[in-house]
Amino acid sequence: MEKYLSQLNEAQLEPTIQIGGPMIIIAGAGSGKTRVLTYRIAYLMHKGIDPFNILSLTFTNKAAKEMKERISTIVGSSESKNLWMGTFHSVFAKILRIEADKLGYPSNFTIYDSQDSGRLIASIIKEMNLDKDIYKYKQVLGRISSYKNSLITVRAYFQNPELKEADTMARRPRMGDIYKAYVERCFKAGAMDFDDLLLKTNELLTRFPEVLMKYQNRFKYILVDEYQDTNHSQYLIVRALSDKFQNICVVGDDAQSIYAFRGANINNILNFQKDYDDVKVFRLEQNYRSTKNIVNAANSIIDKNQTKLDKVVWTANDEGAKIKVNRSLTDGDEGRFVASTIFEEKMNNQLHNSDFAILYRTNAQSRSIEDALRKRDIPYRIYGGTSFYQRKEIKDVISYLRLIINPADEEALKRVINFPPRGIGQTTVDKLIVSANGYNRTMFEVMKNIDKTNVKVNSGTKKKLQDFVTLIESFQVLNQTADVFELAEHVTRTTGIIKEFNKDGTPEGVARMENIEELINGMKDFVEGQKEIADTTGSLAEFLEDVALATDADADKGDPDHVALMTIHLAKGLEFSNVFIVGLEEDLFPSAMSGNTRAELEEERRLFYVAVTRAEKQAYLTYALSRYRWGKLVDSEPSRFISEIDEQYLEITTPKEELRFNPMLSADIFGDTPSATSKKASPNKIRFKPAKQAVLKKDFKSKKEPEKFKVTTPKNLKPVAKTGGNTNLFDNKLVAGNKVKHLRFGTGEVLKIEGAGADTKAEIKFQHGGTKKLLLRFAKLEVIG
Ligand SMILES: Nc1ncnc2c1ncn2[C@@H]1O[C@H](COP(=O)(O)OP(=O)(O)OP(=O)(O)O)[C@@H](O)[C@H]1O
Ligand SMILES: [Mg+2]
Repeated sequence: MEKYLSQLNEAQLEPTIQIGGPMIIIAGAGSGKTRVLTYRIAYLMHKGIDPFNILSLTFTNKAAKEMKERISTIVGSSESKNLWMGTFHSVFAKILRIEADKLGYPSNFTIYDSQDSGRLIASIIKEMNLDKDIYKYKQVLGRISSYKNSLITVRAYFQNPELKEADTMARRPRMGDIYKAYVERCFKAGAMDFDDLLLKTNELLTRFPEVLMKYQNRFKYILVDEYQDTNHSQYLIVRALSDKFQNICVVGDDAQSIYAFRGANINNILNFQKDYDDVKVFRLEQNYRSTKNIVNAANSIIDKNQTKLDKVVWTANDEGAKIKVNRSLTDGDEGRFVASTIFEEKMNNQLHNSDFAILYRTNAQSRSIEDALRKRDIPYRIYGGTSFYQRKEIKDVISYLRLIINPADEEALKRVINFPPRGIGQTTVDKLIVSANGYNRTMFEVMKNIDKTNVKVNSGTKKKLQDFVTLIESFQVLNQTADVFELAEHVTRTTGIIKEFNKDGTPEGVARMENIEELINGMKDFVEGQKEIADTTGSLAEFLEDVALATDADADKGDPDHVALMTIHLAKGLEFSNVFIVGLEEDLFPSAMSGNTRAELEEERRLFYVAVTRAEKQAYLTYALSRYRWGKLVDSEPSRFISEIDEQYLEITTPKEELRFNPMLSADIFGDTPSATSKKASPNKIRFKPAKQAVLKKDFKSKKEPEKFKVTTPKNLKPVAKTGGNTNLFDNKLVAGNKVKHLRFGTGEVLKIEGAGADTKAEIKFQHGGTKKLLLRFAKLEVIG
């Protein structure tokens, strides 16, 4: 037996060496699914299967790269270069370039990122004279994206009156027209957006049977990681390509399906056995990643979900440390706790920065963490967020490069036609757009043939337009001989971009210059790297493709010893020794957006499961009692997810009763009665103070007085709340006799005020809920009289 196979356990070995036929591996986090895929590819190659015939689809390009590297250490790099590996988008972009002419596209089509798509849609909304407050371009884009992912083309849209009706009900009767204009404009610009890469692949495979056959024969073996997060469009592609040989191996974990909001369909994994004949199902149960504590805690989380496949996950690893739960007063304190813990852990246990990851629900949460890390001089990197390639100066440079390859690219053209400023105003640009639409030509063509068109501009402007055309054409000539690095250097110099950012000498200008420098250095690396891993030349076209499809988790530059910051969504599939999961607060995680259905709450819970299972040795859960959100300090409740974890796996440094999740206090999301809820959700499992349990149970029965259900948070711990634009109660402006409104207790009258400063308390008689003494610093009070 090959030596590398001994690095698998028996359950893993079986699917690894199962060569033909459809198979699915459903298994929990950290059980070696990705490892099996990797080793399986190596094994197939050892068995003489040509790497040209193997297609492997991963969640990020980084994952594909790591797999490829691992495989090349087993089978040798010259062979592994020929594997087709990458994300759905990157693999099918390649195929679309080869087959572009069939769909009427040039093979050098541009890939519009969501910023380009958004700008184009905003422009169309404006050109159509629609109200931009009703037709919000982001929402319109989201809608178009969901049509595309459900394979609803423009024609299908207009054939289906229900769609039009739905959009009319949503006060956007012109949706279909925008969709149509958007598709036409992309087509004319030789551009595909992200969703097109899947939609057009589907179109290619359905409309051209000979093309389908070609790729069916080519990809005799197909492997898909993270199959639980495929959307309908991706599902159909995999289905079509694997139909002939049915050598398809998918791996996934239904408990980690977290992309429903982007159209991922968990049924793809649940129905796999129905889609193919004689499907072999494999399960892996042993987790190699995490300690017993983490594995068990994670199991206790996912246990709360009703919709799930039954799975066992256990580990032979050490018991490990308990999960630490930490409460902070503010998000700033939370950041400081994280930073100082990292600092101390590094000192005490000789750890590296790269042993730590900080995961959050939303990108906006990174700010307070970053501040704290900077103060401690802890190097960190943010994955995702505004990615490097989305920065203004980088997009400007890239737009020039895109124009060289595809002068029809309207969004790139609009971006740089007057940047750096060359005296071509918006009015001129608008005239070019109108004319281009009228002639059904590209803006570049109109500029090039300006004398033959109806565009009325003065001779000075005309010259400027012609100079711009000449500039781009001169770059095109250079592109025939120079590599991407040389070309970019030339472009940034001759266009004056460098000078433009340099001229004000502001720190911001300098930072932009440095970014451009980093971009150009990155090109040098790209040219070298491309030769090593992929046997290609590192042309401009290849570079642009890489940039367009860089997924947020791919960025991996600079000093590798850094703390990683990212959203939980991005962390899927990754692992870190120590993981902080921050912002565990109601309405943040679970997100406020998930409050409507059980399905949405269950998706949040899966997300929490993903987060916890990233940790190998130590997990931290942190929450703050108040947090700046949308520029306002709002108070927050600990997330129900904390109290859902079995207490024996936690080390809580917090007043435990604070952690109880009381569904009566949150919106009753399922319309369940309290007693019904208590059967399955947390109230019944209030574990932290058994003594109080009896009381609580009783309270839950008395539905009529929900106020009493409040498990009062220790008063001195409730956060500062400034609800309702309240006057600052620290100033003690409240006096006896004031009428106040409390978010939970309703209206009441202040009986007396005692104490001073931060310790000021008010005794308030509430209409319902009796008399209470509240620390003003933390009470949610609004003065109403
Ligand atoms: N048989 C094994 N022996 C030793 N280590 C293993 C074994 N199987 C897997 N591992 C290690 O366990 C960790 C988790 O494996 P892997 O990432 O493949 O799991 P996964 O099921 O893909 O997890 P996820 O669901 O999070 O994507 C990795 O570090 C991997 O190298
Ligand atoms: Mg994996």
